[in-house]
Amino acid sequence: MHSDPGSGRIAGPDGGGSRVVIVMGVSGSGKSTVGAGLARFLGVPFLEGDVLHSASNRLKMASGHPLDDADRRPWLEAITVWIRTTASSGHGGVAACSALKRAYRDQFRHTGADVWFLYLALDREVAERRLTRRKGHFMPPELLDSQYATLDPLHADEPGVTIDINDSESPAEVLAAAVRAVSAPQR
Ligand SMILES: Nc1ncnc2c1ncn2[C@@H]1O[C@H](COP(=O)(O)OP(=O)(O)OP(=O)(O)O)[C@@H](O)[C@H]1O
Ligand SMILES: O=C(O)[C@H](O)[C@@H](O)[C@H](O)[C@H](O)CO
Repeated sequence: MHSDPGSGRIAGPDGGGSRVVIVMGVSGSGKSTVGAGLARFLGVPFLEGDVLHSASNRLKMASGHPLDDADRRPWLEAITVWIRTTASSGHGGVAACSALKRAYRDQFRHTGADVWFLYLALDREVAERRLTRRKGHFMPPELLDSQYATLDPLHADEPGVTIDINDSESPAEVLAAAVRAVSAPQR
């Protein structure tokens, strides 16, 4: 079972090629960077989850207030629709989405699609360093406390892999680890 570069498919355990990879983690973990690179490498569609946030959600975060479940509900629903559509179109896809809580991830899995999580795990100090350097993004580093407080890391019984990225300094290195994880025989 493997996923070929540029093949336009991500093979899951059934070999069907319609696996949807959710690159998850707190703000600054590199979801967008790694997710876009992975999708490009595999030749599958990429969804930047942030584009599906409402203007009011973005404004709320930009003004230093964390989202709550009610704020996230329509956003998660929009991502769920994307997952369903992508899986049913017969090819795989990659989405960058924080997916901080197990309940959110379960919602994605309840679509019945072959959803698989790539969790980018990093310490708060590393995330903060990155967010402080990043320019032109609505998410302020001040929201990291709530991101970590909300985060429920990927459980052993969920489909997917955790990559510890604290010591991987370059995006290319993390992308290579992501490609290896997605390409490995997996549950
Ligand atoms: N492996 C890496 N090493 C160093 N910096 C990185 C790495 N990956 C991403 N970055 C940088 O860290 C910042 C955060 O990355 P990115 O925007 O991809 O994270 P994110 O998880 O999508 O964040 P958000 O959820 O806030 O959108 C960016 O400025 C990016 O260029
Ligand atoms: O669930 C959340 O709190 C949000 O999705 C955040 O994670 C932001 O979208 C993202 O990190 C900023 O880009």
